[in-house]
Amino acid sequence: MTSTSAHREAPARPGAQESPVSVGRPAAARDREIPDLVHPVFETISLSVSYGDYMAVRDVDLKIGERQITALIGPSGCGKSTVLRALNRMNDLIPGAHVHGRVSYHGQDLYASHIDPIEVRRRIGMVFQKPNPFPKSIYDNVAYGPRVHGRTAGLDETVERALTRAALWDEVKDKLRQNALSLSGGQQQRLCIARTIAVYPEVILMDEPCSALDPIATLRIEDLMHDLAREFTIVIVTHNMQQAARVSDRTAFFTAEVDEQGVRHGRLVEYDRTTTIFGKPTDKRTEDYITGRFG
Ligand SMILES: Nc1ncnc2c1ncn2[C@@H]1O[C@H](COP(=O)(O)OP(=O)(O)OP(=O)(O)O)[C@@H](O)[C@H]1O
Repeated sequence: MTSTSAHREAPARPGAQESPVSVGRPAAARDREIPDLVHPVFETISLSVSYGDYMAVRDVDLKIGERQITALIGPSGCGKSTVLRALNRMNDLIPGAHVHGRVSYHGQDLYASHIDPIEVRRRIGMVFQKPNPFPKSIYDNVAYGPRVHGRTAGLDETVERALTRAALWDEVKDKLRQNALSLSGGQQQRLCIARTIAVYPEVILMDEPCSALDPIATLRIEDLMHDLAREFTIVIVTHNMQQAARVSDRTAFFTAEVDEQGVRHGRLVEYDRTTTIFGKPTDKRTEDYITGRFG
């Protein structure tokens, strides 16, 4: 745990269950009401993803709730990013990648032949590990998506709204024509979030969005995630268990299992409310992982 994350730990509440690991979360997140998954945004049924002959992840059944933050955690190579990319058809862009089973989005098969993957990626945006602004102005970065989609009416308002939602407007409003690469790493990542928001997505997928950032910039992104979850469904891949515990409502723990041929395949081990996964997991493998005995 970083010193900053320790700094943010909420004081223990009387009667609160002791977690096997110290996983402080802001009180607001702890107290958040987490509705049941009656009408999930995503439902994967027996989702498996292969790269050529290699089955990277197998038989994942997962429901993701609307306007909830869902964290995917687990040791390196267990298929977290692969599953994340299956949720907006990003794996389509990887030669040899193949998705098996079903991924439904609001009950609709995301991989049906009539579904346009470009529209899928507009509605289900993605933020990557390394901030990747275009070498263009701050304004043009945010305006890029709306322009591509032909939504140029009210562009200034769209850019301002997206930068405001990404908690960056006050820092950049006087230098919108400046090159985005002049921003700090944390600002660049918030700009990438603004770029994603600018095309009015419903879901934001985040693949280790803070791993290239310092602790202060990380906390800003985590706070931002809490704000964004009022409006968007968020799925985050993170290596940082304290981060998963701080930001997410539900957590899916994956691991890699070795088959008879000695090949490793990712599997979903346990999925539940984050407080349960970190406080009272049912599977020994989850407990071993979150207590640091494995992985
Ligand atoms: N483009 C690809 N081509 C071939 N194999 C891949 C590709 N991407 C991932 N893999 C393999 O699929 C498996 C799962 O990878 P993935 O990146 O999804 O795991 P992860 O849990 O996100 O790992 P990490 O935490 O290290 O990022 C790994 O064995 C990886 O080597």
